[in-house]
Amino acid sequence: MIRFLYRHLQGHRLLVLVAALLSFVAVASDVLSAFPFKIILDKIVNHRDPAIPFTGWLLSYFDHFGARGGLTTGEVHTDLSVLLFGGLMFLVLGLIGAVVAFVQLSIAAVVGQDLGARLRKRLFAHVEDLSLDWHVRQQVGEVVQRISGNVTDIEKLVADGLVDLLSGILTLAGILIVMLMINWQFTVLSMCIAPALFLTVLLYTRWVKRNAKEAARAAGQIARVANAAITAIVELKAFTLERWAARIFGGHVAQQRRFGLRAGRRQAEFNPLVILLITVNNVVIITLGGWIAAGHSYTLGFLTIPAASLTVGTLTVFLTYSKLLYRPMRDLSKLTVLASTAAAAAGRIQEIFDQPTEEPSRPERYTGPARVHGAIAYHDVVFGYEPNRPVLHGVDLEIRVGSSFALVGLSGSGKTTLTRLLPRFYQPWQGTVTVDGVDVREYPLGILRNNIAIVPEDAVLFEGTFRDNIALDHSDATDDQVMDAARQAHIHDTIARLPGGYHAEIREQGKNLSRGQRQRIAIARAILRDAPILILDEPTTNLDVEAEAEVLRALERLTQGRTVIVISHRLSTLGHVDEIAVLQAGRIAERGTYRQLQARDGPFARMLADQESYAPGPMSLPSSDGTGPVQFLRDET
Ligand SMILES: Nc1ncnc2c1ncn2[C@@H]1O[C@H](COP(=O)(O)OP(=O)(O)OP(=O)(O)O)[C@@H](O)[C@H]1O
Repeated sequence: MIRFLYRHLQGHRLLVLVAALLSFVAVASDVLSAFPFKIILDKIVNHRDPAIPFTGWLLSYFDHFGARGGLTTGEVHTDLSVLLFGGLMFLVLGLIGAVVAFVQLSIAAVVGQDLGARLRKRLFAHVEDLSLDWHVRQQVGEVVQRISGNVTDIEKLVADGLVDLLSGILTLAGILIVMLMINWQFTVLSMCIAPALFLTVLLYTRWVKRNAKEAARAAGQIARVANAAITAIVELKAFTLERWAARIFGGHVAQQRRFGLRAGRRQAEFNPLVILLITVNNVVIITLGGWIAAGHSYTLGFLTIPAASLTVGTLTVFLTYSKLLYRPMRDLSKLTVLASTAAAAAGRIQEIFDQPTEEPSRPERYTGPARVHGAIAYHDVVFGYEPNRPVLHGVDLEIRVGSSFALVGLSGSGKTTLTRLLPRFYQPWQGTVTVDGVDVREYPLGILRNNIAIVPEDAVLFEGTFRDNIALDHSDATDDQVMDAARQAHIHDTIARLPGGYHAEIREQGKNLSRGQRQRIAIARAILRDAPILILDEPTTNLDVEAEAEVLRALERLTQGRTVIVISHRLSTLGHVDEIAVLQAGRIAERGTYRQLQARDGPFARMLADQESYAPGPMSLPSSDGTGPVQFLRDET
């Protein structure tokens, strides 16, 4: 934990040191603030002048304001002088305490916030750089929790905890030292409640914290169940599951109430218990101290407190310290919880930092062009997601520059997996994937991925405007370029009709748009990106006939002049694709043109026959110009 903080506090270490040093000043002013009472009482009751080094000149100065009549022998300074001196001392100590607290808290806030911001940014950037392989093995909520919640835990320790920890320890030590210096025997007696107080604080803080944590967890469950139920309200109503959902919800509510009550009860017990313990201590100090101050001695076992070894003024110091004891103990106990939470959080964050990022690219060795032509080849590619379970078993493929290539096959045969190797989302166990004859591992990741545009099965839109969603990383694209891309993707009219047009905000990741509209926005993106290689991963699946026709029309423009790999289950839309490969259980079973495969009595012909036997008629979507069925790629000849 300390190493973790030290590493990430780089640039702020000096500030932390200053805050730590200031703790000494703050604690000293806190501990000394009990002395003005003592000085005043000792003067009034015992007619004793204060014996504080280097302050005689000030007392002498204040003597001008008081009458000297009634002073006993040995008294040099007037009552008023000592009163003024005590008041001034109190004021100065208070001022020092206030200024130091301000500086310390400001430093703690700055350091805490900067550390939190720095950790979040580093963690987020690191998470983005981690491989897809790592991401698919994580639960999204878990990762988000580390970036937000766990960083906050560390931020809290630094902002609230570190100053308190140091001040707490120093205050306890300071109180003890001063008390021992005044009267060690009486110190032993008046500190007798310290262990009980510490134990009470420790135990109760833990109990309250544990129950509050359980209550918070139950509150999380309540939110989760409510969210799931309200999201699926149509299904709940359709299956008359409202009572069932209400029962589950009620269970979590009862759980939260139970833990909330327990935390509340512990809290209710805690404060009075602390007050009681401190009161007992004060009773000991007042009665026993008064007895001694009145000129009696007291013996308890080996401990003898000499008569008159305490003054009334000294008693007030002990009483003040008795009250002061509680705060550092509470802080220390709070800190044990804060520190253990932060240590666990640091461990979880470090786990992510320890994950290696996607294999660093080798830009220094790459001297090729930033834009590739788009010739793709797979040579004897073997790959799987889990050890000893290959998904692809030695795939060989060659796709010419500017040609279109369709991958078909049963679900789970490895089509998507094959395309994922091209942008190096994953790396093959064996064999190579090349673009323009160069192994994809030789390209810097940025260059490789900039040359590939992907239109997935279900386009993801981001928070932002339509314009932002089409332009994405081309933020310098002009309005005309964005609109032109949208026109070619057949989505311009839809956007233009919206209030706000291209500057209208997309909400909830575009859930208020139809799938077909989302796909066409993704196509507009790909048009603007203008990458020489295009991967279409079932971009028309789950679309109704009309939407599919619109998306296919939008794709017509996009696919021109690029190397296209299309994955499709709708075999009848592949009539104009240059070549088709049928993938079966991670192996290429056959390849050829649509007509060749259709004529052959192979897997493709059988799949085609299957689809036609289930379809009400052959796929025949109206084309944009109304001259024939819409295909993935139109015959340009
Ligand atoms: N992230 C992953 N982790 C583990 N196994 C995976 C992962 N992704 C895919 N698989 C497995 O790899 C195999 C091939 O999956 P892939 O998605 O490539 O098939 P597909 O042919 O594209 O299927 P579909 O047509 O249904 O999309 C499947 O058995 C699948 O369960």
